[in-house]
Amino acid sequence: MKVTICAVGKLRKGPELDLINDYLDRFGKAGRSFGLGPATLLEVEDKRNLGMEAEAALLERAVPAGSVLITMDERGDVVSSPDFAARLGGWRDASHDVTFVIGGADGIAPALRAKADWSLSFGKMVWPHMLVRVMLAEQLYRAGQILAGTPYHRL
Ligand SMILES: C[S@@+](CC[C@H](N)C(=O)[O-])C[C@H]1O[C@@H](n2cnc3c(N)ncnc32)[C@H](O)[C@@H]1O
Repeated sequence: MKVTICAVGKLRKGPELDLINDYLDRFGKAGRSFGLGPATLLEVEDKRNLGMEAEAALLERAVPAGSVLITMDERGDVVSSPDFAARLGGWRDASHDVTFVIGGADGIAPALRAKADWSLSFGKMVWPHMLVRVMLAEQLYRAGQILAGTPYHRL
């Protein structure tokens, strides 16, 4: 089950990128034996700063065909980590690939939000999009550990 994170903007070298790479790498390695992963980060850049609609077009183009589309959005569903793991496990069992879309400073254009199969919120507060990448990467790793039955999550 391929997991893709499509995000607006290029993250420079630094602690956030290190964390994302570390969690996605661990998610892929740990999940390999039970059908989870690999996870890839795809960054899109609206070089001419044309705004949310132009970003949405780039994001949509980057989403792998046939993948379940999940928008990261503060207006989406708030779920527990075990519930998130169960959803991920369900998609894996149904042989679906999944793509998480993270918007830029203005968010995800409504037209793209309307196309999502699911919308996931990390709470009503708005987080910087670069931090949302880190948090999502950690939750993916955590979900993999929950599905594997390891003590990482301390249920
Ligand atoms: C700075 S936020 C943009 C917020 C903007 N007000 C909006 O309408 O979406 C950039 C991106 O980070 C993600 N994000 C920020 N806070 C979030 C939250 N609480 N839950 C899920 N995703 C969030 C979303 O993908 C959002 O498009």
